Amino acid sequence: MSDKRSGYISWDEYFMGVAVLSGMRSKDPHTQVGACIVSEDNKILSMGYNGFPKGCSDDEFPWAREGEPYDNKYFYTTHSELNAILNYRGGSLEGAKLYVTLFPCNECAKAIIQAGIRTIVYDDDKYEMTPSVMASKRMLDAAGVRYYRYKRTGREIQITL
Ligand SMILES: Nc1ccn([C@H]2C[C@H](O)[C@@H](COP(=O)(O)O)O2)c(=O)n1
Ligand SMILES: [Zn+2]
Repeated sequence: MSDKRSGYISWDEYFMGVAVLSGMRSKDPHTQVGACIVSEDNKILSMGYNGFPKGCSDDEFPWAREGEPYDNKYFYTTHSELNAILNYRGGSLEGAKLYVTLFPCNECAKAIIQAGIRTIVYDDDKYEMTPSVMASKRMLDAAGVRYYRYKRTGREIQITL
């Protein structure tokens, strides 16, 4: 009986890879974010990326980062984490794990907590010093939601199909 193959990717590499792939659908010219929600027994439950809601055209709504709030993207973009939660058509997300390429903001932290997600695996945390992310961590800590940074292996695959 031959021994099993070695060098296969870990669950974290697999699901973070799915999150990265999801983010490749984002039309945001500055920051593309992807998310993947997984059950406690490692089944993929949902995926999402940052973008405008259904019916809000990527070619008509603003992708600007500056200017009046009504004329920049922040009022309009649905974050990848919220999209992944809303895309889930099953029952409960209680106890699920969220893989996301960028640390959740305070608004997404509320949705994550209320959805019952218990663990967050994140890759980038470039906004860690912002009040939004500091408030996010404050709520996640209070709610007992665990989060840890994805440990890059250096052999991350470059997905070019
Ligand atoms: N955890 C996050 C943080 C941000 N987003 C989205 C919201 C915007 O579309 C974009 C951030 O834009 P930037 O301020 O970097 O130009 O990423 C998200 O989906 N999840
Ligand atoms: Zn958010």
